[in-house]
Amino acid sequence: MAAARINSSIQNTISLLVSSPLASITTKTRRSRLKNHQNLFFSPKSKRPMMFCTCTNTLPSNPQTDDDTFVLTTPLYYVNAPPHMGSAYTTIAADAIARFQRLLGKKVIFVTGTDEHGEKIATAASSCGSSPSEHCDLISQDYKNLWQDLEISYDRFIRTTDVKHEAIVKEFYSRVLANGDIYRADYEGLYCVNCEEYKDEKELLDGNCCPMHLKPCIQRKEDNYFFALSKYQKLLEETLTLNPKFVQPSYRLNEVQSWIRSGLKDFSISRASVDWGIPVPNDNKQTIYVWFDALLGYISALTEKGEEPNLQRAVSSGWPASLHLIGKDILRFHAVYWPAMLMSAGLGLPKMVFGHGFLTKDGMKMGKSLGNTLEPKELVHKFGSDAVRYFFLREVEFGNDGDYSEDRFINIVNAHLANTIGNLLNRTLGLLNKNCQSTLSVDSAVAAEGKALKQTVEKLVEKARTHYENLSLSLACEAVIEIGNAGNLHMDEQAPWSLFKQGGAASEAAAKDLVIILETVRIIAVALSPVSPSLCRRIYAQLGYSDDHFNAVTWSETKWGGLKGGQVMAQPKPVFARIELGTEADGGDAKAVKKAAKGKGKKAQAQIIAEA
Ligand SMILES: Nc1ncnc2c1ncn2[C@@H]1O[C@H](COP(=O)(O)OP(=O)(O)OP(=O)(O)O)[C@@H](O)[C@H]1O
Repeated sequence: MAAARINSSIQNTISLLVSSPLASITTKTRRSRLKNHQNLFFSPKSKRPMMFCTCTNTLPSNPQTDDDTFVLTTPLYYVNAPPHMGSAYTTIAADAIARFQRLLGKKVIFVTGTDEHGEKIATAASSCGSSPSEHCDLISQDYKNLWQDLEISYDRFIRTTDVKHEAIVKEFYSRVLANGDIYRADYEGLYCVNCEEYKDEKELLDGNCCPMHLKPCIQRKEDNYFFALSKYQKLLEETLTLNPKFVQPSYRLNEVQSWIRSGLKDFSISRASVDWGIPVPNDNKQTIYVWFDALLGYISALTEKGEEPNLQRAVSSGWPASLHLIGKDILRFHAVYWPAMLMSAGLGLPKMVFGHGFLTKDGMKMGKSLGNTLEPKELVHKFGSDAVRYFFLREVEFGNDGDYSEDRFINIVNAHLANTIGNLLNRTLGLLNKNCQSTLSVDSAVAAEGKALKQTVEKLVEKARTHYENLSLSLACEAVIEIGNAGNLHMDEQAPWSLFKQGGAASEAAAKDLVIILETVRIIAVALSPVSPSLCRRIYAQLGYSDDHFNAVTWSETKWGGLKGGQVMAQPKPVFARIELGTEADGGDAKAVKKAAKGKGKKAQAQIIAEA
């Protein structure tokens, strides 16, 4: 049926020129003018309009997604090369958000996965002498292994080579076609294989180089199927005006609005020259463009195990997504192409697209194609996942770019995790062990009567919650560390070690101080658990709780009063080992350098250190 539509329209040959200096489209077809039925979708709870749609056949979204379910996605990573710290960064952030939402009691569906079709994959596979599918299996598994090392608690891992994904893509394509938004045309333009995208000459550097990948784009001419993106210009503009929170951070919204205002061009959604892809329904000489295919992974991932894949079922299991977390490099695909595709197919729009900044190396985006990457596996091996997760979420303001430095990494992690939190817990448990047989004398609620620390902690916990809700992950970490600072201050001001020496009432007061400080650390463990889950689990174990107890913790347990009198703490054991330069944690390199420099003159020492 789809082919019949296309063939009949091919007969109405007319030329259409799309205004681009380089890319000219000559349609062999005439699109039947599309009727502009504008259906408004309403949010089930708020009754506010959620989206526009030109498709008369709309699919109902999951009625529960507004309140109870939180669906969030990372990009589906391209398997042209193994993951690097940039891919890990988005996924760590998504994991912290997912864990926070679970603490709030939401049913979370956290989707990640791999994007496995397209020319770049076929080329990468052949350059290692393997078939595309062998290559995809290998790299996809690399991602899964890394997510395990980094304690990523994803619920769905979708591969775009999954059979269920192909079924959903074909069905979606057919819906868009049935809505009159796909036509066939010749296309000529400059193509960046690394972006898998045709480019405008004005976006390119000298020699037609892609600004992201610094490689020349290739002049290409193909007969392709096109998606009528231009038809959605007005609807997209209106949607963004009506719902400015759709694109976050807010400064990225301006960028998206200016792309749209500058005029949207239809884009080609098939490739005649690429075999490694999903065949276009009713035209197996072409495969579906990798982006058109990959974006649908967010929906096909919602198909329940063992269920017959179909769009209706997938959508009713959690669509629309609450949040697409992406890097700013792929904002246009998510904030312009994707909403238009969804409008065309009659599906709800995701509630938010958040485009974070780049981890950079020498000012350039770290990326697989440039090869200037930082190995997350090595970092986890050297410093542990708690430290890696904490550092990147704390150090890089979420939304902005950030550079990595090992010195900074060690300083931050030691100061915050080892000193402010770990040491506070260890010192307090040591005193409790020595003076109170590791047993709490009273309930923490009683111990805090008349003490300022409780209020300080309550205020800071609220702050942390608000920051998590706003996806200000760095500020959330900062608020939690402030709680630790307040606990340390209380310890130093009250000096319980000297009160214990006085005995009597002073000793009782000291025992209460220990309870207060331990309650503070307990609250830190709940509030920091989205960021550094294993560290927080170890803190809970030190406070005498079982693993099951920790697994069932919710955000409501940041409320003061959890620790009860009579509760027995574990034997004090450091929960976070300081990273020392020159220990195994930095591969012993610094130690070796120091040794070599010892006894030498200042100049010779400087030379040895510089060479190292
Ligand atoms: N340097 C980076 N900083 C932050 N996030 C990154 C970085 N590199 C990749 N990402 C994350 O991965 C997504 C892109 O995934 P992709 O698999 O295309 O990786 P890539 O390394 O950017 O690939 P390439 O270098 O080939 O363009 C980004 O949108 C972002 O979520």
